[in-house]
This record gives sequence, structure tokens and C-alpha cells, in this order.
Amino acid sequence: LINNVSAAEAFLATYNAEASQVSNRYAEASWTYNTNITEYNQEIMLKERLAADKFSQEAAWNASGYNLTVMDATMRRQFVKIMDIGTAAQTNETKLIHLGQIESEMETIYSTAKACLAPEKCLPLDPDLTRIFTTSRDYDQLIAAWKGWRDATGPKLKNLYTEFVTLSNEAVRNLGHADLGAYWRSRYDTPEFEADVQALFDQLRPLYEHLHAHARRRLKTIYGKDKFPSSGHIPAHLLGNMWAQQWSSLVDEFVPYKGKPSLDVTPEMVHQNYTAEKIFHTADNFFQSLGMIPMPEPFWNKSMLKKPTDGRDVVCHASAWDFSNGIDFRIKQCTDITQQHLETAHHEMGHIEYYLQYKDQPLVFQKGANPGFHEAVGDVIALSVQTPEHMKSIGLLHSVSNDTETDINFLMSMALQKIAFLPFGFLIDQWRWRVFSGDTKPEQYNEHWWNLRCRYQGVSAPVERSASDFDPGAKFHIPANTPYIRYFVSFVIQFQFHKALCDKSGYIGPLHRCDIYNSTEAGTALSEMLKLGSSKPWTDEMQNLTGQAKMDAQPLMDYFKPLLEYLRKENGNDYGWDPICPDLTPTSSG
Ligand SMILES: O=C(CCC(O)(O)[C@H](Cc1ccccc1)NC(=O)c1ccccc1)N[C@@H](Cc1c[nH]c2ccccc12)C(=O)O
Ligand SMILES: [Zn+2]
Repeated sequence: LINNVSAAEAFLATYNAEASQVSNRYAEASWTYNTNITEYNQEIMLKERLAADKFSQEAAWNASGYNLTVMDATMRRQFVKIMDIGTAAQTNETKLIHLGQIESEMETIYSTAKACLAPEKCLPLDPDLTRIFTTSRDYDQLIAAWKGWRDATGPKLKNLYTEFVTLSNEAVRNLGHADLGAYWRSRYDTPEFEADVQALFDQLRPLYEHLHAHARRRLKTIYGKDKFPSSGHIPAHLLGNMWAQQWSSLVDEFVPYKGKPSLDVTPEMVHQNYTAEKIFHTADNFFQSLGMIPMPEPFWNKSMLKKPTDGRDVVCHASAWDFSNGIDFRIKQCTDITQQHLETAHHEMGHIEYYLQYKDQPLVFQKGANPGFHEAVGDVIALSVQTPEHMKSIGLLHSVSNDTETDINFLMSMALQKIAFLPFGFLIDQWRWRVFSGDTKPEQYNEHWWNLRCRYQGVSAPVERSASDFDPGAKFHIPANTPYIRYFVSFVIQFQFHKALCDKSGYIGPLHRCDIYNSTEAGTALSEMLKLGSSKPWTDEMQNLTGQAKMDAQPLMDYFKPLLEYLRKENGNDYGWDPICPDLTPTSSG
């Protein structure tokens, strides 16, 4: 083993220069494919992916020749991360190439899928099917969109996914991980991560159960009681979203006090001729008000902020890109002029702000402190932006009153985005971790998926499902192989961050009315955390910003306390659902 520290430093300097180049090349090829899906672009992207995987293998091998015990903590941390190369650890080149092909094939199937509501009427997810879920209250039209999308994705993906699991597990076992799920969880450092997440979910369930009861009651008045199974589940296609993961589209139907002015600013955005650019400039302006780093020139020249109109296929699911050269950072989003896309723009720009803040770190530290941190940045800003006061200050809301009813209505609108999401954010990787560990066999994929959907989310399939369906494949992150527990973590810690930043800004009052706009104290505190990237354990960074070193649902519970009191009163004992799915056979559903 090489014991020479200066040799180790030289190795790191070379690694950073070379790895940045390799990352840049792969990002460019990946971007070209994502913004123009063709076989040729897919082939180029896969060539660059193989080159990047081989570079990682070589770097990990070379790094393993250095004696870590003679290094300081920061240098050792870099070497450990250089050797942690994930599925690139597959030494059989044929299998390595095959894994890449399967992953890009799954992403292509999902991103080019269209749901056929009628023989010649086949619609893509963005914007068409998404708009149907946002605007339609037609029970049968929603079923057609819901079923059509799953027919267009699941069956084509199921076998590919089975192969993907086998190849990925085999690859990460070379690094000593039990399976891909174990490798993903290892990014949170703490060994009790799984238990912590389960505990947080259990703590938050009452909030969700009461919101679910309120939604079910209101939906029964819209669609009629006979459309709801006696088990207490809500049919999954009635919650204003393809996956029932956020219910904000139903805010006008769900607000407790309907007489008040609508909190949905989408009509006002359309009325003011908002464009995608204006949406992103609004987000950029907020970061600048905090004294944080503005979007650099290449961001505005090279991003894809709208779905192309020249007919080419693109990956529409939003994402933020780091080209590892300190200046080129982009967002790809098929922006629609809606409030939800205004929030997503802040979410994506939060990723870019993180990239900008940690760009001078060694390459292996150019990551979130943990994946949940990366997902939380933009959402924290969006918590301030969405307050009625802030919406009024940017001219999207006109009358804002401070009475209790408006407060409860506002908390309901936020709960439809944040509380509604919690079981979904929790269950996706509960399902995937068991698939990777082998507990869930391919012929059980769909059954286990619906067991979790019925048990944790309290939603049921509106039409019969079978083992040839693969409904997990209808959600981007499964075919795109993107971990999901990061969003559950984010939805908890973003309220811890929000509380800490509100305190630093000198704000006094209820957390749900706090707007940190123009607070450079808050901006400085946030920037200091983001600059660290993954150079320190996330528990240290959490401690520095919030004063405690663990995930804590209390700030989230405090934020929604007035709403929970209202819901408990309204619901009495009329809340909850059977843990098992309702029987869908036609005779019993009446
Ligand atoms: O998927 C996203 C946003 C997309 C993303 O920004 O998280 C994107 C997903 C992605 C990952 C990997 C490849 C391609 C897409 N993640 C990133 O762009 C990203 C950037 C830096 C580090 C890690 C991920 N949101 C989730 C849920 C969600 C969390 N917060 C929200 C706020 C508003 C709306 C949705 C959400 C969803 O739509 O189900
Ligand atoms: Zn994200």
C-alpha cells in the first residue's frame, strides 16, 4: 500500500481533473438523448456511460492502492467515495453494457408512452394526461386515462425490470452490498435509517388519516357514495393526480370554507400571460433576494424550459443538470403554466442552487449531504413563496385576509401537497427494497404494490388489476431507476430547515405564515450548509443549521397543528380504512 500522503494528494488532484471531464462528457451525451430521444443518441449516450463506468472502475482500483490510515478525515472520505462506484462495479463488460441498455430502454418506453383513450386518440402524460387529472371531474374519462397510462407502460416494462434487478444486485455485491436497496440506503450513513423512516411515518399517520377522511367525504359528494368501496379506500383515479401522490388540483373542492377567494393561482398566472421563462425568473429572483447565487448565463441559454414543439420525443419528467465545469448548469422541464409547475420550478432550481454552492468542492463532494437534502432545498424556498402574503406581493393573489378561515383554507391547500404525499413518498421504496432483497418475486410485483397502496395510502385500484400489469412502472422513478425515499426525507426535513431559516430571519409568528424573502441572514445560513456538499456527515450539517442532528417531524406537525385540530373535530370517528384492498370482482362492487 502507498503510505505517502503527498502521492495521495497528487492522485486526488489528477482524479478531480479527469473525473470532471468524464462527467461532463457523459452529461452532454445524456442531455442530447434526454432532449431528443433517438436510437442514435441513445447509442452515443450508452457509449459514454460505458466509458464513464470504466473510468470509475480504474479510479477505484487505483485508489485502493493507498493506505487510508495515514490520511486525514477529509482525504480518507474522498478515497472511500471514489471506491464507492455502485453498479459500475460489474466487471463483466457484456453485463455492464446490457445493464445500461436495459436502463435506457426502460426510460425510453416510459418517456414515449401514450395512453389511448380511443383508437386514434393516444395522449402523452405531459401535458395531456396531466391536464385531464388536474381539470376533469368525469369519473369514466379519469378511468380511461388512469388505465390507458398503465396499459401503455407496465406490461412493456415488467420483464426488463426483472432483468434490471438481477444485473444491478450482482454488480453492487462486488462492493459488499447485500443488494441494490442496501447500497441505496448506505448513502444515508446511519445504520438505523430504515427504522428512523418507519418511525417518522408512524408519527405522521394520524395527520394523513384525517386528511384522507376529509378528502373521501368531499369526493363522495362529487361522485356519489356508490363509487366508493365499503373498505374505506378512495379509488386512485379521483385524487387529481395520475398517482394520487398530491391532491392540490382539488383545492377548490377540498377547502373547508368555500366562500373565501380561491387559493389556486393558476388562473391568474394564465391571465397574466405567464411564460416558462417568467416562472423561472420568479424563482431566480427569490434566491437572489436571499443573497444566494443567481442562475449563470448558460442556464438561460442552454436549459430546456418547455416541451419542444417540433415533434421530437424528450424525457419530460423534470430534472436539474450539473455539467461539472463550474459554469454549465441546466434544467429540463416541460413547463405548463400552472401553480404546480411554479412549485416544481422552485424545486428544480433548488437543485441548481446546490450545484452552484458546492461547485468548488472536490468532485466526490459535489453531492447533497444526503439525497434528501438535495430534494429539500427548492421546496424550502417554495414554502415561503406559497404563503398568501408572498403570493400577494408578486401579484398572483389579490385579496388576502388574516382570519382563521383563510388560515385553515391555506393549511388545507398546503396539506394537499405535503401531507397527501407522505404515504406515497414512503411506500415506493418499501416496495423496491423488498424487490431488490428478493422478498418480492416478479410474479408478486403488482400484488405487493397494491398491498402497500391500499394499506398505507388508503387508495384502491378503480379497475381490476392482474399479475401481467406492472403498475409501479407507471411512475417515472421506477423505470428511471431513481430512488424515492429521498422525497419522504425531504418532506420531513424541509420543515426543519424552514423553521431554522425563519428563526434566523428574525420572523416571529406561526410557521405557516413565514416568508424568508429578502432575508440575507437566512440566505447566508442556507448557503453555508449547501457549500459543504457531501464533505461532512449530514447529521453534522443538520446540527449546524437546525440545532439538532436528526430527522424530526415536529416542525411539520407544528406547521399543520391548527388543521389537524379542525379535521379531528370534523371527522370524529369517521376516518381510516381497511389495511387490505377491497375485492374488485364485479359482483361485490355493486
Ligand atoms: O421527481 C420529482 C422532481 C424531479 C427531480 O428534481 O427530483 C429529479 C428526478 C430525477 C432524478 C434522476 C434523473 C432524472 C430525474 N432529480 C434531479 O433533477 C436531481 C438533481 C440533483 C440531484 C439529484 C436529483 N419530484 C417528485 C416528488 C416531489 C417532491 N417535491 C415536489 C414538489 C413539487 C412537485 C413534486 C415533488 C415526483 O414528481 O414524484
Ligand atoms: Zn428533485
